[in-house]
Amino acid sequence: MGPGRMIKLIYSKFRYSVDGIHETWLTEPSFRQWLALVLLSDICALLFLTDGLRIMIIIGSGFLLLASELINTAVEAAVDLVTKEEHVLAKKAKDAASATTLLTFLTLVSSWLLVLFYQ
Ligand SMILES: Nc1ncnc2c1ncn2[C@@H]1O[C@H](COP(=O)(O)OP(=O)(O)OP(=O)(O)O)[C@@H](O)[C@H]1O
Repeated sequence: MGPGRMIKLIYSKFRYSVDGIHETWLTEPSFRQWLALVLLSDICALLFLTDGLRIMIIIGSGFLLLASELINTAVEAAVDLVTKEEHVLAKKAKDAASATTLLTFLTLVSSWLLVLFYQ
C-alpha cells in the first residue's frame, strides 16, 4: 500500500471516529455527563498534581471511562437495531456493556485514591 493510500485510510478512520464521538455527544446525555466529570478530573489533575506519571494515570483513566461509554452506546444501538422486543440476550448484552462503564468509573475513582494517598 502506497503512502497516499495509507494517509487516506488513516484520515477516513479518524473521520469515522470523530463522527462516532459527535453523534454520541448529541444523542447520549450520559456521555455528556461523563465527559464533564472527566474534564473536571483532568483539570484537577493538571492543577493539583505535580508528578507527570500520576497525571497520566488520571488522564488515562478518564479516557478509558469515555471509551467504555462509547462502547456502551455502540452495543445499545446494535441491540436496538436487532430487536426492540424484550429478550434475555438483549438484556445480557446491554447489562454487560453498562458494566464496562461502572468498572472504568471505579478505575478512575481508585486511581484518584491511589494517586492521593499512596506514596
Ligand atoms: N430489548 C431488551 N430486552 C431485555 N432487556 C432490555 C432490553 N433493552 C433494555 N433492556 C434492559 O434495560 C436496561 C437499560 O436499557 P436502555 O437501552 O434503556 O439503556 P439506557 O437506559 O440508555 O442505558 P445507559 O444509561 O447505560 O445509556 C438494560 O441494561 C437492560 O437491562
